[in-house]
Amino acid sequence: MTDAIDWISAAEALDANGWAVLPRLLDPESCHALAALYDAPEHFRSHVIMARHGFGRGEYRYFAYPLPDPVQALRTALYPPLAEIANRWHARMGIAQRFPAAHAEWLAQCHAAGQTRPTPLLLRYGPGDYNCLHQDLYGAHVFPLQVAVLLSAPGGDFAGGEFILTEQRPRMQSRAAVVPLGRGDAVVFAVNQRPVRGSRGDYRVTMRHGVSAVHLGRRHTLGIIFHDAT
Ligand SMILES: O=C(O)CCC(=O)C(=O)O
Ligand SMILES: [Fe+2]
Repeated sequence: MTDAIDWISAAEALDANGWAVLPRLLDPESCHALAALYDAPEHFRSHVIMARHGFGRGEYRYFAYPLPDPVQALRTALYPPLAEIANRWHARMGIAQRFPAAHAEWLAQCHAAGQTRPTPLLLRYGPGDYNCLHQDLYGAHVFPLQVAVLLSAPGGDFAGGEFILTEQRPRMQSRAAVVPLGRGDAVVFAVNQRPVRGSRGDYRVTMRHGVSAVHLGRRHTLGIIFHDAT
């Protein structure tokens, strides 16, 4: 699942753009099995109807602990290489905090600070549904990178519904990127701020992510956030 990831390219793309695609992280069968969990409420701790909160249109469910095997395995295996990148980013942004090498250790820090509720989630969008630009901050403890895996096939299962990132630069207008994803592809991206190299050293830009309107069909995503929630 994660053994074949080209972390050198991913780190380069993350440093250059604040996001990277991990192609074919999950095979179609795993995508199908994960999306099907959406209808098994015993796996989840809460259910959010996005329109009720002004978050967009569509719905999502936060997994309960213990996480289903593939979600737990991905969260644990993706964390260590991302923690190395996160630590470099913090150094470049002049932030003192560093992340431990193992996810369990980072979660223990979240839990000790009262952030104990699991944040991995499944999202479901139908025609007309979309996800407003947002940041997944759930408390003071924030791991600066997160992952979203597209579980549905663009063109086959759905049309529209593109993953969007915006970058707010100091004293400049924001720029947007559309991330090209196929079924099973993951995008790694900055939760909040990332460093950008300028002529006078690094500065920080602020990222937000969202999803444009789905036109047809049904789109499922798995979101993996590495900090827990208050
Ligand atoms: O559905 C998507 O592609 C975006 C999901 C999302 O906001 C997240 O994983 O944090
Ligand atoms: Fe999100």
